[in-house]
Amino acid sequence: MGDLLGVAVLGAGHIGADHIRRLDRVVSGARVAAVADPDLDRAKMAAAGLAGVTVHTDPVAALDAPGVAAVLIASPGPAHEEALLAAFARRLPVLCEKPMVPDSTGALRVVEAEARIGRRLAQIGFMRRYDAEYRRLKALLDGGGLGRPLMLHCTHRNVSSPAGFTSAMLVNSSVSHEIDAARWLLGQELTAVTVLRPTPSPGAPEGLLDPQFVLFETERGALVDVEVFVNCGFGYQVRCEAVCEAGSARIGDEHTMVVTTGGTAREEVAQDYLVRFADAYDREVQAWVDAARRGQVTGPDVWDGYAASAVAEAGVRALDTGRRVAVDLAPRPELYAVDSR
Ligand SMILES: NC(=O)C1=CN([C@@H]2O[C@H](COP(=O)(O)OP(=O)(O)OC[C@H]3O[C@@H](n4cnc5c(N)ncnc54)[C@H](O)[C@@H]3O)[C@@H](O)[C@H]2O)C=CC1
Ligand SMILES: O=C1[C@@H](O)[C@H](O)[C@@H](O)[C@H](O)[C@H]1O
Repeated sequence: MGDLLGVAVLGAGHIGADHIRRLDRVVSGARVAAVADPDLDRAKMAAAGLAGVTVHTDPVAALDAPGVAAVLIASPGPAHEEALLAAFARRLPVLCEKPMVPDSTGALRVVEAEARIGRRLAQIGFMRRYDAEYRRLKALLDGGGLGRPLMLHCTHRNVSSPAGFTSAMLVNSSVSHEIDAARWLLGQELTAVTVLRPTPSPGAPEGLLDPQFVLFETERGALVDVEVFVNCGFGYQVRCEAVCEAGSARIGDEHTMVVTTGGTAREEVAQDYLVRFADAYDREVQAWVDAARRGQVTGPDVWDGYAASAVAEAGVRALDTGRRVAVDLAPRPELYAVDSR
């Protein structure tokens, strides 16, 4: 056990429990050393059967538990800033789920805190960068064979949204993935957002503006559109088509099994992200563990987390006002001059 990276997992809900299973059974080089959740029963349930793990209701206490050398934050977004700053104070490497910090002012405080330390401690959980299809698309665009990307057309559909999901969360939780993916794929910042609101689907909870159509502009004149529909009822579908000067490339269609029987062929559609992006989460967490054991941090950085929050915040204002809203980014600290994109 001594050589394994001891991880404190903060938040034992939907994705936290899945990451605990992943650290225990899929990823090599790590073990779960502590689990924290204000809901003690949930923490205990997620830690059941694991050896040498302590359970806590106080997330900060978990950081000081025996054997903890790294932190995986899987609590709700508003709790991330406190957890990140506590991990930074202890110089612990962190993998923090998206959104890094939902409000851009808090996100900037995290950037400033890490920049003051002068080295990277946090990787942000934008797992699409670890998905095989997204990586192929990125390699194709970087190769330049299709020319300059002009547009990205994106689809992001969930079967249903969890209780308490708000209209703003379609932008700052769900579309935060497309915001990061677009910045990464295009190598450009997003500069303005417009959000259109079609008549809500009868399948959406009362009052939820679902679906939405989000349009981003980029610093070098590309456009990115996203249909986000979190109560579509029929499947988890994430697609992205890049339209370039000399061709187009689309991902997200074939991540499925085709069953042929009785004269018809039927395609199975993933029902949630834990299935669709299972491999990406595995690669993301393995990369984090491997880097932490080498004393490094790689992958999406806190600047990416901040930029996503600033763009999403502009998006929420665009949703509320019906207007185009420009994105206002703070100056990028020297530590993030080497672009993680
Ligand atoms: N990368 C991805 O695809 C996904 C990312 N997420 C992100 O992961 C985070 C958690 O989401 P879910 O697991 O879906 O939520 P959830 O609501 O299922 O679980 C959150 C858990 O955190 C606990 N909690 C609340 N405050 C806490 C605190 N201060 N410290 C520790 N635990 C606390 C809650 O009691 C609950 O058990 C969110 O930021 C969400 O956006 C969630 C799903 C997928
Ligand atoms: O991060 C995620 C959730 O929090 C979000 O609510 C879903 O819309 C995304 O598909 C999923 O990847």
